[in-house]
Amino acid sequence: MDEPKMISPKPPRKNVLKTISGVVFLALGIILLISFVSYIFHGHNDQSQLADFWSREVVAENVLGKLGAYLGELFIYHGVGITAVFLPIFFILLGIKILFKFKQIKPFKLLYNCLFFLIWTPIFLGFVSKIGILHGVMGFEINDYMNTFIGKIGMGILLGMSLILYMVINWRITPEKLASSVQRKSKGLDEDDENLEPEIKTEKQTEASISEIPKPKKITPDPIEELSLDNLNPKTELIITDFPEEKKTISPSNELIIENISTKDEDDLELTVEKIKQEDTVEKISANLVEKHGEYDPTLDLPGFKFPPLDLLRKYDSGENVTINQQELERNKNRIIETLANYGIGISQIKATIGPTVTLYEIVPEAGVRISKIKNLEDDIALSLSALGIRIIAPIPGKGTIGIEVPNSHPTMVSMRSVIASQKFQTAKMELPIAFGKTISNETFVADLAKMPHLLMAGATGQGKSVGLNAIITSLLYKKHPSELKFVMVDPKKVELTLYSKIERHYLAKLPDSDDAIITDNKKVINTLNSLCIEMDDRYELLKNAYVRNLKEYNEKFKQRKLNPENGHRYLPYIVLIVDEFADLIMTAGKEVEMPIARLAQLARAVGIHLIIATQRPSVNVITGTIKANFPARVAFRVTSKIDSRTILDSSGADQLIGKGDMLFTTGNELVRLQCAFVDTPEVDEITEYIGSQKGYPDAFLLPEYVGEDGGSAMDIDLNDRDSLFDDAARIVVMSQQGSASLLQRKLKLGYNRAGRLIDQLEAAGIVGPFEGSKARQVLIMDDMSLEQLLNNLNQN
Ligand SMILES: Nc1ncnc2c1ncn2[C@@H]1O[C@H](COP(=O)(O)OP(=O)(O)OP(=O)(O)O)[C@@H](O)[C@H]1O
Repeated sequence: MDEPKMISPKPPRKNVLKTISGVVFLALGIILLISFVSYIFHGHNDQSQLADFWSREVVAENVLGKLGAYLGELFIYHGVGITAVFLPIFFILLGIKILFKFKQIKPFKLLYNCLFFLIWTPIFLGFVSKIGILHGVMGFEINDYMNTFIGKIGMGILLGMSLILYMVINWRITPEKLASSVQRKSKGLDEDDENLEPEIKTEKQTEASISEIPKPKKITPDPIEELSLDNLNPKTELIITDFPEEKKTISPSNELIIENISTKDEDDLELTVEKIKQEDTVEKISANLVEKHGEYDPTLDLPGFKFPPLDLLRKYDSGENVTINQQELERNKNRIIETLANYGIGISQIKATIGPTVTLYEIVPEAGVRISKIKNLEDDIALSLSALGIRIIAPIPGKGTIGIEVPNSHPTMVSMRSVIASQKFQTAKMELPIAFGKTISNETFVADLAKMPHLLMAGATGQGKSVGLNAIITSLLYKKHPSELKFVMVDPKKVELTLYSKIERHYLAKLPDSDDAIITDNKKVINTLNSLCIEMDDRYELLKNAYVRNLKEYNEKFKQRKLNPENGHRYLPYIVLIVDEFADLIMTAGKEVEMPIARLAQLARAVGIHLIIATQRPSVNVITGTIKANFPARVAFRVTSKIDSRTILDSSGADQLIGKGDMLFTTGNELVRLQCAFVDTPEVDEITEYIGSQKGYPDAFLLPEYVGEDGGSAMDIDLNDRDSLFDDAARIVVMSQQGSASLLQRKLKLGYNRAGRLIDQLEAAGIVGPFEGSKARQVLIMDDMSLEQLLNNLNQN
């Protein structure tokens, strides 16, 4: 079919006629409207002039002169009163409709409504008033006539009833209509559709081709707009010929021609369904799972677990609040001013901030004083104040003042209870919040271990290291559920961390073959560190497969059930490695320890493994360059020499601390002086007892097995005591030519340990090669035949 023929442009003459009629209606409407409105105001005066209508001397006040006055008189006074304005309104709307193809204007509906009100309104106005201009002669006469027959009340009833009837007819308020009104409304139907229906049927019945359609005009844009397939008889077969898109659009000059519509819905429906199925991706499945089971909650492993209550921590009556000793303040202030004055340094301002252990005197020197001069006077000021542990901060970063920290003669104890109870700690939105203690301005200091990401702690013996470690562990125990956090504790001193063995089944991680979770044997430390490296590599593999960059995102995804546990995915708890007395380790194990520590420090941050390393001797052969470079966060308790202070902090200051938990903390930028919170051994004992007495996991969190170079070799394995899955594992390994434990884990749905044991047995049987670090082992059997032969031999033995 020739497409251009489908769209039949209207003859131009017809268009011109249409335009003319539109203009005429519009003009007529405007003339009548102006005449009527003007008549309402001037009609009274103009009435007398109309007698001499043709006389040129006679002038009417109506805006449209005598014609306007006449029209007003005719339609309003002798006609229907002010209701006559409906007439020009009708003409104007009709004109607009014809000229501008206004879809909203429906001429028949408009005419019908206008006619009703042109009759009803004057009668009603005649009924309620006696003002001639309101109801006109018609309104008055009809009222008068009817009154004689049915009386005033009857007239009222008649008017009311006719209005109700109008509404009923207009809005189709019939019982059936009422019942289906909601449905009909939603389909957007109205009465015009009914006019349309027979026309469509006509088209259908003729089944004429486009070119043969005699009256394409019949289907105008208006009804088509309202055409809904629901409205069509289901049996009606209509086919819309496939017009090019732009020709299908309805424009004033083009008509849409419907040839036939075929409702081949079934095919379309199938296609749609398939599309939905395609979208049934991980997102959808996980959403369904979350809807069904809720988000994965790791804490449900131990649903009844209760965090230790605050009461387990001691209250120290002596010094919860910082006491201000006015005399001491005055004395120190005067001595500072005097000492500086002796060296010709004037002070323009001095301010004191009282902390738990030290008071910070902030001074603003007079103009022209060199800062280095004050810095050099450190010892002199200390001498004149006869106090140890004076530290001069010149200048205080970001403040433009010089700080002199002077120890208080009666320091205040910062209890663990006070920092744990603080609002700052309780509301901390951190992954691994640590309440270290209080700052110089007596504020609780909370830092996030996850952000540090590893911490190096140093301090001479007896200065508060162990208390500091306990404070860190306590903070984490008060905030993290056992399912979210695991500690690997290394304690060469054998006594410091033993208290925590009570929480082994809750918070501790250990090697599968070890009895104690707290590692005291240096040999085992090496294995544990290497095992942590394997755990780190495994975690990176999991993160890679889950397309996430860090542990937080991974766990988030796992909670939303977007990661399938059958593919080896699991909720990953944070792992905090704590090494008390690192110097001892380095002395005995040296490089063997340094390498995995450095590797973990460099890489483990993203996979949620964090290191806290404490040492008494912060000498350069203990804290080597590699270690230092990877531990940006440092805590220094009092050390004995400036050199040690420089080793740990890269600046002096730690040598001027006063001990007993007085510490400096840095994350690479500025130093913060803190008083470490004090938590005593009995308190730790109570906390671990409280946790330990609750239901825990069956065992400690098991780290991946690590077989050291000289550890259990493949030769130690007894091949007569093979795993029941040995044959299957061998076939998988040979088939995929890949000797990795994680492959067996996935394929055979095993835990890491069993998969690791299987790999060792495969190595002993000569199926895979030896361990090659993080690389998969080499597979020594190339084909199934050789493998089956080997398995047969093994089974016969
Ligand atoms: N934050 C603190 N507040 C008050 N006193 C403290 C604080 N920290 C430590 N002390 C005091 O210092 C003593 C020694 O502390 P701690 O055992 O922590 O030292 P250390 O550095 O671990 O010593 P070592 O290395 O010999 O084990 C504690 O018994 C306690 O009396």
